[in-house]
Formats: sequence, C-alpha cells, structure tokens
Amino acid sequence: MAWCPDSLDARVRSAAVSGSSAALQPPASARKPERHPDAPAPGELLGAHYEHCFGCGHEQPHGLHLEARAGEGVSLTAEFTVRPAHQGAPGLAHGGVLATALDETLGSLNWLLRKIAVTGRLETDFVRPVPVGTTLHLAAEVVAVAGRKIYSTATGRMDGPTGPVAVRAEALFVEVPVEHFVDNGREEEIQAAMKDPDQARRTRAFEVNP
Ligand SMILES: CCCCCCCCCCCC(=O)SCCNC(=O)CCNC(=O)[C@H](O)C(C)(C)COP(=O)(O)OP(=O)(O)OC[C@H]1O[C@@H](n2cnc3c(N)ncnc32)[C@H](O)[C@@H]1OP(=O)(O)O
Repeated sequence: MAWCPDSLDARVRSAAVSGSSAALQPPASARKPERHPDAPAPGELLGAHYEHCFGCGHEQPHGLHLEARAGEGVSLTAEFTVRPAHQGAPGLAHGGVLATALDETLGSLNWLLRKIAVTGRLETDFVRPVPVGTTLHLAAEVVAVAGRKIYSTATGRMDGPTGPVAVRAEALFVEVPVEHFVDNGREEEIQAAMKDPDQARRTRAFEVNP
C-alpha cells in the first residue's frame, strides 16, 4: 500500500521551494522506510564501512574522517571538521568536499536499512560559506523507499547541532547487488577489503541482508 504521510508532503513542498528536481520526489507508490531489526542502536557509532573510503576511512590522510552515529528510526547524525586540505577559496571549505560530506552521511543511512545502495542523484544547496576549522553537524534521514529507490535528505549546520544551516541535500540512492562492486571495482582493493579482519566491515561491504 502506498505511504504518504503529512511529513512527506511537507518535504515535497519544501523540495519544490528549494528547487530540487522532480526526480527526487518519491512516487505515489513510495513506502515509509523501515529500520532493520539488526541496525545499530540509537547513539551507536557506525564506524567506517571501508578504511580507504574518502568520506569515513581512517586510512585516508586527507579524507573527511566523518563519524556517523545512528539516530531514531532511519536517521543519523554525523560530524566532519573542515581541515586545510579541504579548502577551495582561501580559508573556506571546497563545495565538492561539502557535497562529499553530505553524500557520505546520506550513504551511511542505508546501513540502517541493511541495504547496499549507491548515490544515483545528489542535489545540494550551499547556504553559507564554511570556514576551515568548522565542525559541520550533519543530520540525515530516509524519507521514503520505492522498490530499489531510497529517498533521503540531509542538513549540515555550523556552531552546533542546532546552529544555522550551511548546506543541505536531497538524494536518491539506488539499491545494488554486491556484483556492482565486484564487477566494477578494481581487483586489488576488492581482494584487500574481503580480507579485512573486521567482520562487521566485511559484512557491511559485501553482504546483502534482507
Ligand atoms: C563496498 C561498500 C558498500 C557500501 C557502499 C557505500 C558507499 C558510500 C559512499 C557514499 C555513496 C557514494 O558516493 S556511491 C558512489 C557514487 N555513485 C555511483 O558510482 C553510482 C553510479 N551509477 C550507477 O552505478 C547506476 O547508474 C545506478 C546503480 C545508480 C543505477 O543503475 P541500474 O542499476 O541499471 O538501475 P536503473 O534501472 O538505471 O535505475 C533504477 C531506478 O532508479 C532510477 N534512477 C537511477 N539513476 C537515477 C538518477 N540519477 N536520477 C533519478 N533517478 C534515477 C531509475 O529511473 C529507475 O527508476 P524506476 O524505473 O525503477 O522507477
């Protein structure tokens, strides 16, 4: 049965105001997202899904080292501190880096659904310049699911989790089978990731859970 709560209507209206495209508006057949019973508990850190991920991996010296924490329902929060390596204009975060932070945060949501999905579309509003040294407080949630399509939204705030919005994004993730990575990725990194001694990361990267 189709799911169309007031909050989704509000999001669609707000999307229209912010200018996000029709492709990011869930169809009438969309359903409410369901948190997987084995999803990390609210408050739990998600950890890196892959040590060399530019967004969350600890083995990327100039990566974002983004730390995401499960929230209620299918939501999470994350933090990312802008470092000198992330500049575009002097002293300010590069817009592409901020989009990456949003992409990584939104991508982490799929772990709460226990679905493996990749970004199909990401639309970003850059609302305020973000100086180097700023900690961006990100909050994201999945708003609807339609077949393989996962619709989600995120904001990034400065000066604390309730501070002014600096960036926001809406996205469509598309669920993919594990072959997506095996068939398209580079052999050496795939082999290395499959040998990762961390069972949780291996599971997250290479198993699709119903
Ligand atoms: C190892 C770590 C693990 C975990 C991985 C975690 C990684 C975290 C990193 C952050 C996330 C990323 O950056 S991920 C990396 C960046 N993204 C990518 O590399 C994805 C590259 N693109 C693709 O591989 C492909 O285009 C896909 C998978 C997105 C879609 O291809 P497909 O599988 O053939 O599916 P397709 O039939 O085309 O589309 C399915 C449905 O989605 C819709 N759709 C598809 N793309 C779009 C789009 N851009 N805008 C609107 N709608 C779209 C279609 O209309 C269709 O709707 P309907 O007809 O069904 O209604």
